Amino acid sequence: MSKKLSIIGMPMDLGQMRRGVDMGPSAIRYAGINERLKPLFDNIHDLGDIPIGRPEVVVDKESNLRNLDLVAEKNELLAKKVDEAIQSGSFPLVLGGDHSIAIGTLAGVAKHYKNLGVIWYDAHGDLNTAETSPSGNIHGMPLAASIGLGHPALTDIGGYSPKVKPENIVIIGARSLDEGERALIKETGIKVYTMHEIDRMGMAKVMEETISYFKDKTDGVHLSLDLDGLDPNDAPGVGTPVIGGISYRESHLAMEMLEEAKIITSAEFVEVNPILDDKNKTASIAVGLMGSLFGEKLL
Ligand SMILES: NC(=[NH2+])NCCC[C@H](N)C(=O)O
Ligand SMILES: [Mn+2]
Ligand SMILES: [Mn+2]
Repeated sequence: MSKKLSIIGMPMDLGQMRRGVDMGPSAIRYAGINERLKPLFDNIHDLGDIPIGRPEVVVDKESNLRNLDLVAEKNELLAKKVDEAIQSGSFPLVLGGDHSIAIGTLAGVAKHYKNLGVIWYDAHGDLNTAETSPSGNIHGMPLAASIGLGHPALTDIGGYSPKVKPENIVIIGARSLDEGERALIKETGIKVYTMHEIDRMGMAKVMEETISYFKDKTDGVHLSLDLDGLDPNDAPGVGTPVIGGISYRESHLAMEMLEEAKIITSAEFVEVNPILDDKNKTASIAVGLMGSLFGEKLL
């Protein structure tokens, strides 16, 4: 079977308040994604960007969710594109955009799997709902929405809900969780490797466990990689940095182990904000990590 990649840009910043993350897809392309991944696929198709435009920012009065209707509408478009890419036999790689775009990515992906696994590589849990969110920002809610919790405009994207079962989710790199998120993790049994476990066990063991956790129970695994999962010293170009994160090296090791295990069936790289970055460093790191994820070898 030929190895095909579809790149889909999602230049949306409506899930949070810091402007600039809408330029993430451009920054990642500028960092050389095509050249870097070219040797690793038979065919790369860059499908361009989902049209977002320059919509007015609005807070939904009833639910206190920032840009609810727009986030929902644009994510429907993304879901459709991702769905089509998979149907055409391609591996879908989505470039964000803030993390609210995962709602659309997962809506497009999950209909193709009975038991989709999700790796949420992130400093945050993104498990808030309108009730628990301290900010009203939808980029703090996509994982909750994907297990069917939150506003129906978010949970029902793609016309079905839920997309993922809590027991098929592994969060890696968590170090900033809101109270409601902590309660939800305890309640649902979502597996979490916080920075504590990464420090204690080492990334190699964390990934070994993650891979064997997924091995028999999932028929596909989506990687949702928020660049703020990495330490802000390595990846400064993100809107909600949290100190004490996963290192550059640990992240490459994680990607290499996922590649060896051949379990990843779709991926997205989100929250790259070139305005806050240092000479496009974060976008370059994202591209390097993709290289490792897709099988780049030194020797
Ligand atoms: N994808 C992200 N960077 N999410 C940050 C979320 C921050 C905070 N927990 C909130 O809900 O507002
Ligand atoms: Mn995050
Ligand atoms: Mn996130």
